[in-house]
Amino acid sequence: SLGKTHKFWESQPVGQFKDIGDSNLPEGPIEPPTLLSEVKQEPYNLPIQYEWTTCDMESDETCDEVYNLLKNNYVEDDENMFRFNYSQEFLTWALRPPGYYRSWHIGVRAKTSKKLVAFITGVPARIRVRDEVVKMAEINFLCVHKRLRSKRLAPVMIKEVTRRVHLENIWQAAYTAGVVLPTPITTCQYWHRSLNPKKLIDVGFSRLGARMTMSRTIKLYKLPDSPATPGFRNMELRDVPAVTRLLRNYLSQFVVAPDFDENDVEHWLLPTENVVDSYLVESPETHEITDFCSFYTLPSSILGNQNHSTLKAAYSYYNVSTKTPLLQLMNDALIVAKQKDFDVFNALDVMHNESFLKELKFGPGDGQLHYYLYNYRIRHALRPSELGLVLL
Ligand SMILES: CCCCCCCCCCCCCC(=O)CSCCNC(=O)CCNC(=O)[C@H](O)C(C)(C)COP(=O)(O)OP(=O)(O)OC[C@H]1O[C@@H](n2cnc3c(N)ncnc32)[C@H](O)[C@@H]1OP(=O)(O)O
Ligand SMILES: CN(C)Cc1n[nH]c2ccc(-c3ccc(F)cc3OCCn3ccnc3)cc12
Repeated sequence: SLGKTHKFWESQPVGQFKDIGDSNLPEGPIEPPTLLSEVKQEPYNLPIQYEWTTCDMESDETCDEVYNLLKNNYVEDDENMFRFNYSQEFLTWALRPPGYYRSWHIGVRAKTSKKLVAFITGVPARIRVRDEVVKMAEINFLCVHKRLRSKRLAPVMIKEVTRRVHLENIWQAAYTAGVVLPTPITTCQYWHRSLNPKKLIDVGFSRLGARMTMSRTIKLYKLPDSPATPGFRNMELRDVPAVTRLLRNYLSQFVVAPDFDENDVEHWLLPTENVVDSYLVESPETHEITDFCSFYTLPSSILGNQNHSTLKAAYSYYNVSTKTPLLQLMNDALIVAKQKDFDVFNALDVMHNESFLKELKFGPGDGQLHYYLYNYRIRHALRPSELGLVLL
């Protein structure tokens, strides 16, 4: 990325590699907002054989088209052994938070076949950067069909979603990627905790440790049948106010974090079958809600394995510990994830996750996840532990 030229990204209001270390540049928006009348009114030009389409995720048919495009063409690991397989219910949850804009669910179709060949999305979010709460778009699910790669379609998709976000008078965005682009605000490592070591070894996700037998490995990762913490239970609708208070207070310590209100908490953190699980600790004595943990469901297709087609993965989401030690809380999360038949529990080294990863037998993943802000400069790159934001 240092020697590389970025013809598109060098034209964008993002931190540029050449500016790293220039502490004269102020923190905050890079470009001022423009007048809405000055925002380009018509969509960007696509190659002649393609057309824009707005994807109504409430339509089963459209949701199914998006699901299949991503299932066959979305993110793979570095060894092309796994590909994310976001479920349809996950996609409708991820794309329809409070205040969402259907116009930000952008597809590209081939004019003749009407086949969906590309996709990009935005959802509105209030993101706090230090003491500024900024209205942003969270950009995600950028996908170009494998047969249409390296034709500079991605920059057109990005410019179009930018244009549609501008039309709603929003001038900043947040996004993550496994690739290095100008310029990460932080770079996180991801870690994996085996729950079903036999399957993980069978499919090549993990390897048997040196001087380890399979039965010894199964024993190493064995977990109790039920959580250890008294008062550990599923989150319910009635808990939204207390969880919102708990989470807002906890996230206030991080440099970048979502500014969740009760509506956001109800959408993003209330348990939704096969999508997101959330638990809290209600003190048996005082009935106070003292701790919270959550994880989302994101399976990966296993590419080219005879015996297994899907890896069932849980991803650590937002966790708050005020009374129960985080180590114990997260061990209870592992226990309930194992009970729900997940094969692996994944976590980034963001927030306070570093404090439990090794002790709970997480192993380091083989890649990194870079965090980015669009049109907002952060003077110095953050440590992952200063980041309180998890993007799906
Ligand atoms: C104020 C509102 C602002 C809203 C907008 C904010 C910004 C939002 C930004 C988007 C955030 C998305 C977040 C997100 O969804 C989570 S990251 C996951 C992205 N998706 C995948 O990896 C799926 C599999 N790959 C593909 O579908 C294609 O390879 C994609 C579509 C990735 C690139 O298609 P392609 O056929 O392989 O490539 P060309 O069309 O020829 O284009 C090459 C140019 O694209 C740049 N590129 C490559 N990967 C990128 C990535 N992941 N982000 C940003 N840029 C990326 C690349 O650096 C180069 O530019 P450069 O020459 O300057 O280096
Ligand atoms: C965040 N969200 C934007 C999706 C996304 N895009 N690009 C990515 C690159 C890495 C991770 C990631 C994040 C946390 C984690 F524990 C493992 C990960 O990837 C493992 C490698 N892999 C890829 C597909 N199947 C397995 C997510 C993403």
